[in-house]
Amino acid sequence: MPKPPAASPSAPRRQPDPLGTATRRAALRLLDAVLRRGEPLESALGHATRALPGGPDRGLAHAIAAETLRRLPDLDTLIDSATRQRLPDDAKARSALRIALAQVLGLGTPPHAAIATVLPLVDGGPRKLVHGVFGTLMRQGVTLPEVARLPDSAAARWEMHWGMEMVEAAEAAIAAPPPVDLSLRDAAETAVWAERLEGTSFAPGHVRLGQDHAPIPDLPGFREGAWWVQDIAASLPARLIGRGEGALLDLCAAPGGKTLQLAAAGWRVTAVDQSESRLARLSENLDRTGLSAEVVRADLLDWAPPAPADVVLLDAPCSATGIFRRHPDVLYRVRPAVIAEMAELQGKLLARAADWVKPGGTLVYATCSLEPAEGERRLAAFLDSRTDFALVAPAPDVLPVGVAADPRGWLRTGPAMLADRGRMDGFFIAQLSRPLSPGESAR
Ligand SMILES: C[S@@+](CC[C@H](N)C(=O)[O-])C[C@H]1O[C@@H](n2cnc3c(N)ncnc32)[C@H](O)[C@@H]1O
Repeated sequence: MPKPPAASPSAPRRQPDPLGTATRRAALRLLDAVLRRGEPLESALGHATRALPGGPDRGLAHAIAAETLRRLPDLDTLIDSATRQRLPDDAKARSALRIALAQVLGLGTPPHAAIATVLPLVDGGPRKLVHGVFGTLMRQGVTLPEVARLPDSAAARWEMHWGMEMVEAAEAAIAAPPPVDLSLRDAAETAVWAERLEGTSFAPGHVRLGQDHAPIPDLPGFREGAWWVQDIAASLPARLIGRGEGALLDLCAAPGGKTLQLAAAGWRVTAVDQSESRLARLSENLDRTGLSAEVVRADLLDWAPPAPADVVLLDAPCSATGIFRRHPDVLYRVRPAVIAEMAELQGKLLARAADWVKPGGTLVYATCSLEPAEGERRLAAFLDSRTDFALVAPAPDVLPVGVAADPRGWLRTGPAMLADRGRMDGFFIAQLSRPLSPGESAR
């Protein structure tokens, strides 16, 4: 049997990768999943970070990938300013530089730590180039612009739908980490919690935390379930519904922010969703807050309730472009085909949900999308097909200060709202009544 060649004493021994390299490798995998395969960042997490030992490393890989996506066009401008020949968009050297720069310029990682943990990702490849470009930019003392750039496709689409003002608001919104909003179990205690949590309130039952708050589980009130995290825009569908004691179907309910609000407002809630993992979070949220709801796991395309309800809320699955500040991957992976596919699903779900509203009852349709196809146009198509429903404009006193309904009767929120107080997510919300026809009774 031939002997294996003896190791040459002069051959360089491979140094072990610096601590933290595996986390950067996972961040690179996450970027690749979003940019090349069009996967949602959250769904890619499990697979991309499975080799990491624990929560903090996974959290860091997620934070690096999210920060890179948040500022991608600006990071690319910096990289292009320091390379003689433009690196292809999918070059590994570009990805490694994006990750290194996002850490230094966005997350405050020391430059030596950022580059040392990123260079092994291009071992056997353009290591020198990555090192050189990074060094040049660090010597120049580059920073990220105060107003971020959006990727061209999202900017062009939103300019076409909403105008340049909205694009500028979105650019300002994504430049800063979004604030954290809380919804309170007991709206009567708003002032107490705003003071204890050192936050500000824009509406009863709402507190916006300041920038430098402690980790969420360490804040007063978390353990005893006095509040849950929910952007103020996401709290609006339940605010429109208000208090009540009847039967309410919360469709597409998980992880349950709206279920909690509605249960706290007195409704007998049945929360339906098809996702087991998201329903597990909903049940945990109910346990933590001591609120109750019937939880049903089902595909709404083939499930039906045993009886119609007084109120039906459909918080439909959507492109999620309205929550681009928290999920910047949507800016890259949501294309017209995705929007069209979601709009078709929303049409089917809405048609079914409408049939489950009692005569005299209420239907609320919501999406966290900034695409008219999933909001205004979906509503118009519904009203064309269902003349037994009528749009009900929100009463101004249920809306937070600074949030106004569209004069046509629906609610359209976005990054331009609350501009001087941290802004808000993009939602479309329509409240519809199903009036009683002559001879029909509400029971
Ligand atoms: C916008 S999220 C809901 C957020 C939730 N209402 C809240 O406030 O926390 C949309 C939900 O729709 C669910 N979903 C999507 N398609 C569904 C279907 N065919 N049947 C049931 N649930 C579905 C998803 O699992 C997801 O949890």
